[in-house]
Amino acid sequence: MQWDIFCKVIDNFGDIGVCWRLCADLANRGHTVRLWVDDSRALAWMAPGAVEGRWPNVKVHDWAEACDPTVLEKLPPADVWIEGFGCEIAPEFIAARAMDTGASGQNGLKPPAWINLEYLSAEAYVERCHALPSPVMQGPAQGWTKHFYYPGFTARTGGLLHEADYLARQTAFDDNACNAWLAQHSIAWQGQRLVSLFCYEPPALTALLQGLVQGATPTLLLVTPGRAQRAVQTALAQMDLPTTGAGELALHWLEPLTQTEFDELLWACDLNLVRGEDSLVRAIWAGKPWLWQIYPQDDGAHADKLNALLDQMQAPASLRAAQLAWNDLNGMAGPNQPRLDWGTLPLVEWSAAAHDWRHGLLQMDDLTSQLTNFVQKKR
Ligand SMILES: Cc1cn([C@H]2C[C@H](O)[C@@H](COP(=O)(O)OP(=O)(O)O[C@H]3O[C@@H](C)[C@H](O)[C@@H](O)[C@H]3O)O2)c(=O)[nH]c1=O
Repeated sequence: MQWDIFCKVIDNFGDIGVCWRLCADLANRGHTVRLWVDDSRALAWMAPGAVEGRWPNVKVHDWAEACDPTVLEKLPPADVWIEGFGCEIAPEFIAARAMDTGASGQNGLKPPAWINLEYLSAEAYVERCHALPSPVMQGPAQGWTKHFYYPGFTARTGGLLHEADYLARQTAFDDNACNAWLAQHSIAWQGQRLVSLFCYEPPALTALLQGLVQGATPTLLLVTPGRAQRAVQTALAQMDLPTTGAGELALHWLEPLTQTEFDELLWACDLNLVRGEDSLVRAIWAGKPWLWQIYPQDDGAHADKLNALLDQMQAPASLRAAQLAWNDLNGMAGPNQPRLDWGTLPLVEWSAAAHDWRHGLLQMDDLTSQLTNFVQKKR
């Protein structure tokens, strides 16, 4: 099928990260994809060559081109439109297709299957709202129907992105491949515990670093560029510690990784500290213990979202306590929560929990397969 995927980059890398991952996965499965995006800068490191057209079956377009009739008239019509995260397709784009399709498709061309791809959540509303129709009430596409598509963690949701070749790649990443990967990224590993850090500015960061410095397990912390590196530098400055080789803690400042390399980072580490939604899913698939910094929302809605995830996962009490502390939600921990010691993290228990949940989630069909079946039924 031919797909048009629309993405507006609001903040951070999650919007483009998920949209690109879907594009690449569809393209690998033999579909043809156009990605319309208003800010493609992150693709330069996430998916080198994407913007230049070096990925088979995917073409990246500037959002403005979707409003340009001279561009649109040359393009074959798509079978599917995906609006990423509530971004609205340009009216010019809709009008051009409505003109080609004609009222009720009398020109022999059907309207596209039109999908609003939503944010990931484990909250109960996701099962209620997944796949609901939303009739288009006005404009040139009046009478067409959009459908909400919610990724999720249960069989009554749209599932999680999980590439067809993921498990094979992960299995091939054995100790030798891991050592080679660390060397290739100039990471001076001396057998320490490896922890990755991709975060915003978690208030508990200082406590974590202090715990790692004082804890009994030597740790090499691999810090992703941008906000995570700045947050660590700020925390270290406040702790008055040297930026490298502090006690049992060593630091490595990572360069931006491609999405493929980001998976490899997560496979290489013994604990992954991730943020946002796409890296959460990648940490889940990596099957290593993880802590998630949820994107904080002004109205506090992220607390319910985090708790729903922990409930869904059946997180053990120690993991729940750490997750609440990492997200500055200690107030929700209740009186009987175990005391958290960042120096002695119970990674064996967290590893078992991560493994069990991953195993269960792998029984579900992946998002791309489910979405493809869904749109085929809607056309
Ligand atoms: C650090 C790093 C990340 N990545 C990728 C992994 C992901 O695809 C992407 C990061 O996206 P996320 O994990 O979702 O985290 P994020 O914090 O960047 O994005 C967030 O932005 C908010 C505005 C949204 O509301 C959140 O839901 C979330 O999507 O970057 C790399 O490819 N290489 C890297 O080196």
